[in-house]
Amino acid sequence: MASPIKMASSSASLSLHRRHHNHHLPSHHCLVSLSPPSMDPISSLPRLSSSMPPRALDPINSPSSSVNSGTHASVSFGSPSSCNGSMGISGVSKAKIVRGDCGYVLEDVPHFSDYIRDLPNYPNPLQDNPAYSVVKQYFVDLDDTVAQKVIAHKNGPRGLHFRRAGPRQKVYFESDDVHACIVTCGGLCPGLNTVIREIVCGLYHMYGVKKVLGIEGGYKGFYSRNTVLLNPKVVNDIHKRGGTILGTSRGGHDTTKIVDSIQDRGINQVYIIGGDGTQKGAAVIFEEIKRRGLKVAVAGIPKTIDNDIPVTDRSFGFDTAVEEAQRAINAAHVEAESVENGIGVVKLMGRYSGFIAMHATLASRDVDCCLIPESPFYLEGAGGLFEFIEKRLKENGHMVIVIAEGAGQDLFSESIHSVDKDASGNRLLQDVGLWLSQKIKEHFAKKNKMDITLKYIDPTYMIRAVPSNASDNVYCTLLAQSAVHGAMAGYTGFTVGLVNGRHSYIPFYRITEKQNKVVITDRMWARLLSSTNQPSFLSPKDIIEDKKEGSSPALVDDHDTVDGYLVNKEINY
Ligand SMILES: Nc1ncnc2c1ncn2[C@@H]1O[C@H](COP(=O)(O)OP(=O)(O)OP(=O)(O)O)[C@@H](O)[C@H]1O
Ligand SMILES: O=P(O)(O)OC[C@H]1O[C@](O)(CO)[C@@H](O)[C@@H]1O
Ligand SMILES: [Mg+2]
Repeated sequence: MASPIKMASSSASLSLHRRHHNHHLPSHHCLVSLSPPSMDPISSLPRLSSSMPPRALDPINSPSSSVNSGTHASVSFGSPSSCNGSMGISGVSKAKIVRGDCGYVLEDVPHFSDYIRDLPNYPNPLQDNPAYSVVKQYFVDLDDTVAQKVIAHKNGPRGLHFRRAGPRQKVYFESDDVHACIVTCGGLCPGLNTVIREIVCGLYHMYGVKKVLGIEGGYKGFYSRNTVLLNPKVVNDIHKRGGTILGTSRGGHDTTKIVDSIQDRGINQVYIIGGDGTQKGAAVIFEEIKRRGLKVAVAGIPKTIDNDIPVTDRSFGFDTAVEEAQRAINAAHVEAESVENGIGVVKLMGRYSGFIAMHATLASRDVDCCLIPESPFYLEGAGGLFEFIEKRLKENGHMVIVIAEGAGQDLFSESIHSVDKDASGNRLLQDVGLWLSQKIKEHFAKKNKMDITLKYIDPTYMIRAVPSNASDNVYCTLLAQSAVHGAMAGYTGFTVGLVNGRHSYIPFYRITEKQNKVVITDRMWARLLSSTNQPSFLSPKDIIEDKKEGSSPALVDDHDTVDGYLVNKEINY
């Protein structure tokens, strides 16, 4: 493979160019087009001066305005509690809400035309591309939106929607003017290289963009590392490798330095691949870019093997991780069934959510008990884990337990509770798999009831350091292409994601406001319980009381309210 070409960064020489790139406009030009004139959609921006009357929204320059045009649509910039900077951002944009008939709500994503006036647009070069020109209705209609909830009731409101992803007839960049960059942040995930590859190839082959820069080593790489020139040759076979060719890191998000670097280098499209923390970082970068009035598109591609990104159907890499986990579970099963009273314990990733453990368990059918962060469990006494182990060993002579890394953290005594954090501020967890294995051994030794043989398998990093499987590769390709289409069309401050099987542009706040969790009163967990036949560790009384108090988000359905009606934010299967 051709080796990447390194380009040393020089802040001194670069800073001379600042403000001459990016179509940077003087501040009095960086005003918002408003409709009606009295609205102030983006609170952090100055109001229009009296000498500059507000421009009416026009369907080309302001694609968002066209939604439901002709019906009773209204565009407003609401202020859902969710967007008020759980991330501590000052001057955060308000949500861009479009309302239509019968309870239709669109949570739109920002567009350059929201804060830069009179931007020229161009015909999409894809219309001359032989691969696409034959496709009927290849371009996405500006009115296309994707429903968040597909289960509908006869008299229910139409509900919440997101803008449909895909190529638009008009783009806001000329190919030669695009200078894109890609960065990967946070932990590893299968498919990172595929997303990088497909952004590069998408920009090159679909839009004729030739300048794509790789930022090395995560966010801090913007201001402290070299960059890598990326082209289709350099990225040709990277999807066959695990990890990220760009490297990654935690911590080091210095917004000012990052945006200075973007501005200094003349970058006008920023593709940011990473988990919830990364997307919060991307949201802050977008805010700063908008504050400076730069024509720089910020597109997020959410990544996490934990699958805890809300709204979206699943995150890339999850499928691969679940598949890879089967190897560890198989090994645990083989070990356990080869001896008398054999127990195999497998720890899988999942800091706050048990999706990997739940799906790996359901896929395997060799697992007797699955323990996840959302479902509290206890060891001793009637209905406890030890009692269940004893029963299963008597029945089957062996058993397999899968435990997610975030499960049972409440069971550690205060003295061994870790207060350590990683560079991004994520709490470092105790090794619950090791702890549980020790407790099981102690229990059976103490009671002298049974001679057990326990094998503990910890494939933690093995399930995320592998290359992505075929299905994740396809998914990564579509996510990358959606991001490229969105940025070229002038959208910014968005993440891409699959919503009910349709690729969509989702505002950052929607996916960073909370993490998705397994809802243990939902059908999927019930399916698991009926598959493993394990105890739920909860009494019906617990569930009723918890629902009353609303104390455990994992016990109640994950609903949000828009206009007084509930919007389901749970993963739909
Ligand atoms: N609230 C925030 N505001 C700005 N930047 C943030 C924020 N949270 C995290 N970041 C930055 O995002 C990057 C990645 O964050 P983090 O280490 O939490 O990983 P992540 O993206 O959540 O991925 P993973 O799923 O692997 O944890 C880091 O460089 C971190 O500094
Ligand atoms: O050891 P690292 O690299 O900090 O990453 C571990 C974390 O990454 C995750 O996989 C999230 O992506 C968590 O499940 C896990 O706790
Ligand atoms: Mg995270």
